[in-house]
Amino acid sequence: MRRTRVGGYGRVRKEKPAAVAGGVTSGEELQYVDRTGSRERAVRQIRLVDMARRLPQLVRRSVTLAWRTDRAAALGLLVCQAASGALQALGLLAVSGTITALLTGGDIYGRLLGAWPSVVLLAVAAGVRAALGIVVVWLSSRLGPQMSREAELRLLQAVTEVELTAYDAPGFTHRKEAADRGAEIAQDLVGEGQDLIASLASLAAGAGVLTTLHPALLPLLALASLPQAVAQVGAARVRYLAKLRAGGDYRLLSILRWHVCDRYAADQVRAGTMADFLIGRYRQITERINRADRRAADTGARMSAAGAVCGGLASTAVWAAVVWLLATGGMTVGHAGTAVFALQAVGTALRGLVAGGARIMRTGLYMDDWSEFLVEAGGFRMRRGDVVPAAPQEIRVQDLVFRYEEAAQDALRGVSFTLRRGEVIALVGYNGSGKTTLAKLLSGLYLPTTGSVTWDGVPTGDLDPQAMWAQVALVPQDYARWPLTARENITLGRPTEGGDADVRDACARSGADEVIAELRAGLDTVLARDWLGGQELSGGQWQRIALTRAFHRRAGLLVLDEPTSALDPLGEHRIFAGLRESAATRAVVLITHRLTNVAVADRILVLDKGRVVQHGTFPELVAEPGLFRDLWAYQHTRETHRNGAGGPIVTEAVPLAPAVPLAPVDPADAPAPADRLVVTGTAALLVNDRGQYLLHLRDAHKEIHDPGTWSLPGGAPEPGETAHEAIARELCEEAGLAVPDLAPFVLLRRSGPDGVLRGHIQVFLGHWNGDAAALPLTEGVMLHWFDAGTLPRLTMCDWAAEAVRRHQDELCGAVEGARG
Ligand SMILES: Nc1ncnc2c1ncn2[C@@H]1O[C@H](COP(=O)(O)OP(=O)(O)OP(=O)(O)O)[C@@H](O)[C@H]1O
Repeated sequence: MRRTRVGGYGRVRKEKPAAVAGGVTSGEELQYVDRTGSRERAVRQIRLVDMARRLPQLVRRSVTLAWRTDRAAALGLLVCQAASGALQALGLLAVSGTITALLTGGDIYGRLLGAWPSVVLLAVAAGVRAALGIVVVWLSSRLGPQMSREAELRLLQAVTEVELTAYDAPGFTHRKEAADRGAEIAQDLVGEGQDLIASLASLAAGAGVLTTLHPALLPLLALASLPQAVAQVGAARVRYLAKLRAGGDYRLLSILRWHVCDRYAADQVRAGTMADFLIGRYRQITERINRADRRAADTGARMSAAGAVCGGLASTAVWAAVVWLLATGGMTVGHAGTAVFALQAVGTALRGLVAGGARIMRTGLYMDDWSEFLVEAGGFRMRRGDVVPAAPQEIRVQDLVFRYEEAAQDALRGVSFTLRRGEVIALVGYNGSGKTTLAKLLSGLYLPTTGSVTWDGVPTGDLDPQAMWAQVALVPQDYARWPLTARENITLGRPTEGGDADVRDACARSGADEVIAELRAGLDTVLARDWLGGQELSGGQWQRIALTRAFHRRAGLLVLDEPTSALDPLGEHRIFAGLRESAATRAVVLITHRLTNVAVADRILVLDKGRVVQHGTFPELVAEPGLFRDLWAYQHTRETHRNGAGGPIVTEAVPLAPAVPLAPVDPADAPAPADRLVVTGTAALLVNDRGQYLLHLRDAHKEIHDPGTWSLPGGAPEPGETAHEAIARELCEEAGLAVPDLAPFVLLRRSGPDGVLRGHIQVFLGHWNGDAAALPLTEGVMLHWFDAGTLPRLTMCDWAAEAVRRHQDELCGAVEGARG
């Protein structure tokens, strides 16, 4: 039978197809795998002898935790218990005195007279014990829950101190959950400890009285209680083991419950008609648990019954001994009467001791899980250095190898490169090629298996982790949606000196300012569901908040893992347009599958199966045969691929005739006849005195629209308008740009790799010296002037690059001849 691991928590076990709801069959069954060995340990530990040995330790632990949580309550409880025990002993002695006085010689008046001090003592002891009982309940109900909360807090602290790799390790989650259970039931220790102390006090009192009556009675009684003790411990052990075994199934149930009930999957459960199927799975697991519970209950009951029968027989023997002593004159009638009470008290105390012992033992096993977790943090406590880094000038990766826990192969192999402050580096590659893993190693979230990642020469493992992460601004693929206010969601509990001004500045850079503006209480709004008293955001709005966090943080390393996956084209444009500005004071790592966006990077590393297979600038990689060009071609020739012809679109520039009529043709009609002018887009290229460019696009058919970069579709032409007139009007109306010298410039003929004509883009050229950055952002306007020198970095369409290149060539006079 072959076994395959699934996720971090379960396995798929290959089994005979099992019937599930709706007549569907499945050949695999989810099974939780416990690799911690806690079951075996438990089996070894819950025995009577171990229990007796461990009881003092457990009581001590209970007292210590109580002491740490609430000293006054703990002290009060101890005093009350001690007083209660003493009073119980006193009460028993008073009973003994009363019975002896009543049964021994004299007239009834004399006997009553002799008995009254004991009766008064008995009444006072009982009354004070009852009062103490009330105080004990009050203090216990105050202390117990506090102890659990304290245990939980210590557990939370420990969890934040584990290495991130712990979450990939089988067994860690199990240990954490066992510890969680330990923290939860820590409060039981109070009640159980109380019961144990009370039983011990009763036992001591009764034993004292019994020993004075006859020395043989106490050992006899202890012997008689032994079978029940063994049975009780056995039953507790069976129940604990059953719970432990079912622990994995309970976890599976909670995972399934979450999938069935949580809002995130509610639409898919319905649209996918999955309800019956999922509930069928749930039923399968509950049946497994029920079977195990029934087995445990049956075994426990059998053990208890056997214990009760043996205990009954042994008690009969004890009573027979009392009768025999009475009959043979070994004991007076008065003593025999006292013995009846004492025997009952001691018997109850012994049974209480064993039952309480078994309970505290079981709780102790859970608490062991908790305290072991605290000591070892599930085996993954961070043990790093204490060097406090500044914002890194240079991050160097040398022969880096990284393998996930228990993975069959390395996620990264032989990776070496250097990232410097002020640089943007992009990681590109297929899914699973190692990009995210590499980013986590650069940020010190993971440590190398072999090789090194150093920040200014210091290995990440030698850096103080908290100080290092204070220098990391991370936007992961799945960012957290904290149920906190918008402000806290951005500052993450670390406001800067600039306060809200810094928050608003970061919002403006990410586009979250628009999100905040629509919130009912601005930055003070809680971002959570309605029922949590908050206001919910859309996926893209949340992503803007996640980006704002990174921009707000004064960190030396900015890691953006698919940062704009949920953003609209305008939002995406803003992020990438501002990225270089962010990089001025930081090192930036960008991961994205949208290759148009990686042109903004200084260098691109192309990963494949954990190795860097190519690196270079965007133009270098587009020009060189290899994985990057393949990926680029896939992304940019989807249309052509659909038509069965792969390869990039080829753009050629020819001078544009002055009065080309605007004759847009639906690209769906393409390929067009070679003799027909298929105009799929119009653009205005503006140049200023510093030789910088600004683009305005019209693109009714989205043929030249480049989502995610900086072009947007333009409007429809007015009837009878020429292309020239239409774009001049739009420049004026939409962007407020009056460009009197706007003139036809080039016609870009675009054809597929098969040579088939796909359309033309007409580009008009004009001069304008205003401040484009101050313009209102309108659809179709590129706000930033860009230098021809930075062209390769811009995430522009190939046609736009071609138009600028053409203008550059013209300036140099390189195309003089061709124009002639
Ligand atoms: N927590 C994990 N435990 C074990 N293996 C993992 C874990 N996370 C990732 N891997 C494996 O490591 C390899 C690299 O994964 P990584 O997430 O770095 O890829 P990626 O390039 O970022 O992928 P994507 O483009 O899909 O985000 C993959 O083979 C993946 O299966």
